[in-house]
Amino acid sequence: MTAVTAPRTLVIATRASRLALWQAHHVQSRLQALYPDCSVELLEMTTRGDQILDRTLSKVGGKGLFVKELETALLDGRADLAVHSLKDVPVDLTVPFALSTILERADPCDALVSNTANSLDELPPGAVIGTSSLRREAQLRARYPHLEVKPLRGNLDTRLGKLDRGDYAAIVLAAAGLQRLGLAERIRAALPVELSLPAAGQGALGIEILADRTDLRDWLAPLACGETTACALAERAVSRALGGSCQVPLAAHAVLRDGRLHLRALVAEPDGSRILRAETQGAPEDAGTLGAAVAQDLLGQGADAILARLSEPAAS
Ligand SMILES: NCc1[nH]cc(CCC(=O)O)c1CC(=O)O
Repeated sequence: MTAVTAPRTLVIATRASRLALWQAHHVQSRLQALYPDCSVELLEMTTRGDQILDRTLSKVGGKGLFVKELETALLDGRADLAVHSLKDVPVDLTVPFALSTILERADPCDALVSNTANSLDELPPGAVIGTSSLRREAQLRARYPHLEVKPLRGNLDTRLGKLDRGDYAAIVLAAAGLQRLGLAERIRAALPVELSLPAAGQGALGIEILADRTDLRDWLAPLACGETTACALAERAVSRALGGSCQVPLAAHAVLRDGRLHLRALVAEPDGSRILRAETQGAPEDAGTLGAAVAQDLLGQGADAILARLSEPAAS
């Protein structure tokens, strides 16, 4: 067996938000523990995505922006790897970039945060719920038509601030982000996947490198989680087949149970008036095929019409 020789330094590109920094530090400490003789450093970058985030979730850039600007650091050699929330990594990532490593998933669920209610069922008619995603909005509207769902933008601290100053009765966020920032005590209820099916890759971290860095692939391999990788590949295959972006009410969530991969996905009308659902199960080795099959099932039910309407320019 040939031992992997440690490089002298490894540089991790990261956004400068609290969540991104937590995630980068997490990968940094895992790498540092594996390779004590290597100096693992962070390169903090302010991305255009961050600047746009508080104003509007730009149609022009969307979430790809978070990833794109870290990629410039990979291209010009300032960084070796970039750490991302897997949920934010575009499914059409291609050469010269590669998603080399998917780490163990934390809590994949959405969570309810409120200063007045311990569950969505407690909220009175007309109560305002804040969420940043069409996926959550559509599922909430379908189950709770008497609640009012309004957009909520900004990083985690900004969103919590808007709740605390009374703009919303409750907000829905990814549990994983809150837990990573030590804010788990703010979670009033975990929303079961039957109520709010998570986004593809939610709760997992992904590492992006230049595709030709085979040296790095070997180095990063011990960080990979086989189970999460299989689940995420299936989930991302659904998004890929349906042209998923953050502007689309699309959910895909897989779990491994007794060695079988169980995959569920949905496409919804943003107003919650229609939710198309599909699920399948199979061997984890067939993750990509299972994802494609679920996407086909959704297309057969009419998902293409919903998605086509969403990609039309907005009326106003
Ligand atoms: N959309 C932004 C984003 N990207 C990743 C997370 C949370 C952490 C994760 O899903 O891994 C969040 C916040 C949220 O959706 O509430």
